[in-house]
This record gives sequence, structure tokens and C-alpha cells, in this order.
Amino acid sequence: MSSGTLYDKVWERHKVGELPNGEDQLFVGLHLMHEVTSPQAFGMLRERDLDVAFPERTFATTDHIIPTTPEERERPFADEQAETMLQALERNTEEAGIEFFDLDSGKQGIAHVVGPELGLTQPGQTIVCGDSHTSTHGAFGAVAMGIGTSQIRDVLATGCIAAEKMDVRRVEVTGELGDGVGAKDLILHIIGELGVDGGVGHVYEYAGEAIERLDMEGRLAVCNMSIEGGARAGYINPDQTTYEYLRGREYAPEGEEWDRLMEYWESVASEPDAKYDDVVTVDADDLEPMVTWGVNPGQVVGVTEPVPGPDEFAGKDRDNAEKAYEHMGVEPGETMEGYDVDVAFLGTCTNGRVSDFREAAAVLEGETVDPDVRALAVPGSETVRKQCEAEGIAEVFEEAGFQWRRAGCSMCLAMNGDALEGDEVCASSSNRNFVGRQGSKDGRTVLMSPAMVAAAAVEGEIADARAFGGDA
Ligand SMILES: CC(C)[C@H](C(=O)O)[C@@H](O)C(=O)O
Ligand code: SF4
Repeated sequence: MSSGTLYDKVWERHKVGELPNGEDQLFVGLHLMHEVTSPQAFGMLRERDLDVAFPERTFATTDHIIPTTPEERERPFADEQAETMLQALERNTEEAGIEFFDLDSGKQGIAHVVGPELGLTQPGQTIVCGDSHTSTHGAFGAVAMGIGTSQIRDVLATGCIAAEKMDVRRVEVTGELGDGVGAKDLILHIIGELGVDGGVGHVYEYAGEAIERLDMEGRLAVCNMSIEGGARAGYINPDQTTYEYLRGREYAPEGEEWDRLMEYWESVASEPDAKYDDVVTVDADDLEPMVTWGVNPGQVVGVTEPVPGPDEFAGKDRDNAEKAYEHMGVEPGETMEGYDVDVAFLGTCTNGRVSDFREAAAVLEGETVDPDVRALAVPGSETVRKQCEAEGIAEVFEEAGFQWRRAGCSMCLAMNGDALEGDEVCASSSNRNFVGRQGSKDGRTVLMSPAMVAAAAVEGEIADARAFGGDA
């Protein structure tokens, strides 16, 4: 078992007791909530006549079902199911006294974008949300994990969850990312190397030179996709980059409280002699912009590299590769560069932050979206949207021919009506390329960085963003 790691320290600090089934009872510092997974949990509380124990530790937002055009956001929504879900969240949060970042708050957005940017996400916390991409928040040096409905019920009723402690794998990233290669490329490469199931039973501690050099938004993108590599959570030890990002944010501590917490934050970082259950090394030198060729995030290659052939896989991986070639219509041995694209989608909890839009705007500046491409820019939050509008980034997108939308998950999961049609191919900055993920069973998703999405939008096919002098 690991010891002296941030994961161990934060876990022990929040452990209330051991349960007969071997799990631990863990106190939760921050609980984020969205409309999809919370209604059932509130229903369970009502059945037992229970109150919410720590409403001040829970924050709610609406992201999955929310329309992304101003017209469609008029209430009541045209989509009755979406309207019902939003009303349930409004009622539940109001009755419990939980702060809800609603459409009028100016703070609405994807839970994993909102938490960090408002300073709710802090180092050394235990953070949960009924959403698998809660791993995102680990970028601050927090133990952050997705939970299921019964755990949402438990955290609402008691402030605690029952959880099983995982092994810790240190993912040491050596070397330096080249120009036009960023955090998204790195995490896609890591998942390609370790496999989509590689992290099962583990949390990943990302460390090493290339990780330390990432800014907070890059670190968020890396930790976001931990779950796509099978890890229960992922984190990065807090450092000056973390503290500088956090200071001054709306919900961040101030004054003496800041000093007091800073001592705690510094104390939870992994010890230099910490013991890990496993250590793997990944090299960032010579990495290219990465693109997926298949139907899981681990089926990935560099943009100028050939798609691997069936002989390069064994067993289940080989079957999965065969299925992927067929669904995607890709030829082993060819590169993904030049693969036709119908839709370009920029946003999500992986790449819907200001730096992502800046990166894509650098590619789009003075360029025009291919007339055959439907291009959507969906900020991860209303805060991101307003910041991009203030910086003139939104204008670059609109002038190039992108639709500039309101904040939400949008076409990542297509729960809000933004969806692929037929067998459209989408160049997407999201995190999942599963069959049917973007709302059409024949739809095809190619995961890539924001700069690469912009390049694909302009070319109408997958293209190397480095040719645009894009600054990833
Ligand atoms: C709807 C939600 C429960 C789901 C998740 O847990 O991740 C979604 O956010 C996703 O990305 O598939
Ligand atoms: S943006 Fe996508 S991955 Fe993130 S929470 Fe929404 S649906 Fe899930």
C-alpha cells in the first residue's frame, strides 16, 4: 500500500471510520451537483424524511440538459424533459438551502469548470460529484471522485460517503512538450500508453517536469481524463502555480484563513520519499498533436503517424481495433491527417476553459471555417464566455464562421439537443469517442486538442495545427 502520498494524507485526514465491508467512511469537503444525477438522491432523502446535513458544502449547477442558444434558454424550455429536470433542481436546492448557479446567476456552467474557476475547488479537499469527470478537480491536489446515486444520497444526508481506498500509481512525465503540443495531447498519449483499463483500481498521481510546467487549465485537462484511463481519480501536487491561480477567486479563502489553509495545503503534498504502489514513466519529448482513430480514447495516434494495424494488437484489443476501423471507416497504415470532418466542436469540461479558446483562436485568426463544416464553440461556463467576449476571442470565432454559444455540456453527450446527425464526423475537444456518444449511433468522434479542432474546422479535414503557427 502507498504511504506519504497526497492521496494517503488527504484520505486519512478525512477518514471518519472503517466500515464492516472494508470500505472507509470519508468526510466530504465539497459536493458539486448537477441536474442529471441529483433528483433520485433527493427523492431518497424525502422518503426517509431526512434533511441535507451540510448545505453550505454543496453547490449546484445545470450543465447537461441546458440549451446553448439564448432563444432556446427561454423558459419553459421546448424540451419538456429538460424543463422538468431543471425545475427539480431549482426546487431541491431551494428547499435545502443549497447555492445554485442558475441561468440568471452569471456563474452557470459545467460543474468541473465552475468549481475551479470560482475557487471552490481547493487543495487537500475531498471533492465528490455525481459525475465521472469529477477527477478534474484533482488538478489542485484534491482527492476528487465521481460518485453514484446512493453516495449522493449519503453525502447529502450525512456529509460522508462510503468509499474504497485505491492504489496509487505515479505517472512521471519526463521531457518537455514541443510547440503546438499541449495538455490534451499529453493525456491522450498517456491513455494510449497505459490503456483505457490500465488505471483500474488506482488513482494516478501525475508528476514530473512536463506536468509541473503546465498551467492550471492544462492540469485540469489532464486530470479530467484520468477516468478515461480507468483510474478512479487523478491528481497533481499543489505548487505555486496552484496557489497563484486560486488566490483572489470568489470563493477562495482570504487573509488569515488563506495563511492557515496554505499551511495545510503544503503539508498534504506527497513526500519526496513517498511509497507508490506503482510508478510508470512517460516521455513528453517528440510528442505530436494526438488524434483518436477509434472508438475509445486509448485508440490514439500522432497526427502524422499511421493508424496501427490489427497485428499490433492482441486478444480483446484486436477485436476492439477491428470494430473501430469499421465504425470509423479508417484504414490501418494511413494517417488521420486528411480524414474528412463535418462538425467541429470546441468546449466541454476537458477543454472548455479560456486558455482553450485562446489556443483555438490563435489558429482561427484570419482564417475561415470550411463551408461544409458546422462549427460550434461552447464555453464551459458563463464566466468563460464573458471572459472570451471581453478579450475579443468570441469575435475571432464568429468571424471565422463558428457559432458562439452559451455554456453547457452540449454536443459532448448530446443531452441538450446539440447532436451529430447520421454518420457525421466530429473533430471534438471532448473526452469520449464511444459509439453513439454525440447523439447519433453512426456518428464518429475524433478527440483532439482545441488547436486541432480549429485547424480541422478550417481545413474540413484533420490537419496538423502546427502548420497554422497555433500556440497550443
Ligand atoms: C451524465 C453524467 C452522469 C455522465 C458522467 O458521469 O460522466 C456525463 O457527464 C458523461 O460525461 O458521460
Ligand atoms: S462536458 Fe461532457 S464529459 Fe464533461 S460533464 Fe458534461 S457530458 Fe460529462
